Amino acid sequence: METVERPPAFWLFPIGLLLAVGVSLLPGQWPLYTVLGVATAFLGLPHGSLDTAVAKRYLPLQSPLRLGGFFAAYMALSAVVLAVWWQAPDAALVVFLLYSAVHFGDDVAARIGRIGGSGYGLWIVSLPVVFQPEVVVPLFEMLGSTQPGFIVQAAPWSLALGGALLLTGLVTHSTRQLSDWRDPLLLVLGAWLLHPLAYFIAYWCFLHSPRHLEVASRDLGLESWGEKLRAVAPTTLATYALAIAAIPFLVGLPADAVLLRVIFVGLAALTVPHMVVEFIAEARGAGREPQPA
Ligand SMILES: CC1=C(/C=C/C(C)=C/C=C/C(C)=C/C=O)C(C)(C)CCC1
Ligand SMILES: [Fe+2]
Repeated sequence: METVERPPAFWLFPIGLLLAVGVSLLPGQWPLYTVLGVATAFLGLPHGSLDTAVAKRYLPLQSPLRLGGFFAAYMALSAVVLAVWWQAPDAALVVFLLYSAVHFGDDVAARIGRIGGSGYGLWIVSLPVVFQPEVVVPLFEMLGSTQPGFIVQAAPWSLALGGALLLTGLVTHSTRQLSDWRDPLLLVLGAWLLHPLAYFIAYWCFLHSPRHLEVASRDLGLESWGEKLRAVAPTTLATYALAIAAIPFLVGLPADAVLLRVIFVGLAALTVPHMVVEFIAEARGAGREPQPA
């Protein structure tokens, strides 16, 4: 029998879901919020921190001046997202959910195509809204949304559309792997059983981030854990500093809303330049080969 070597995320994701079941069962909201903060900082965020190394590989950033220019452009794009969120939080949240879906679709697009990938992404962001609207609405409100009902109404449609596109991608691509249909099914189970934030931790920290770290590290030729750590540490630490610097701007809000805003509005701001870097890397040949999953 042929033995297929599975990448770490294949096993990490079901483990993450089991851990998330445990976290969901803890009493009160703070244990869950604390795990969200810690998991985001140590497991989720670092995959974006490879952007510096990816950009250095695909862009001419040898001189310190050019590298400084890269960081300035990265931060400027993030600042635009923050400004839009400040002025129009409802629109910003809807757009964030949509580009997150596109970004999550990159996890699978090399195997099941762009269309299938977008369906996969829509599936991921719609599931918790459809299964647990009464939990998700207060979370959206803490992020500044004043009309979360609109997203709740749209979610069954985006879930159906996502499911149809995902299925099309799966049936039309023989490069699909076990995990490409197993994970969407596990996500249904997760969205049904878990608190939406625990669901997010399981997906983001145990599937999306390890997968991206693995694919990008391979592309960058980072083999040992030491090399990977050295590549992500400076940017990760700088991002912690930015997250802490954001807190004084949020005084007056309840502590849970501060934490959620720092995490999700921060992610919204960082994901835009992160997607631009990925787009440039892809256009220059990174990650075209279907990867095992
Ligand atoms: C806010 C929120 C959600 C959406 C989170 C999103 C969309 C996160 C995107 C993260 C990204 C793009 C990370 C990049 O690597 C859920 C889970 C639907 C429900 C709970 C509240
Ligand atoms: Fe990402």
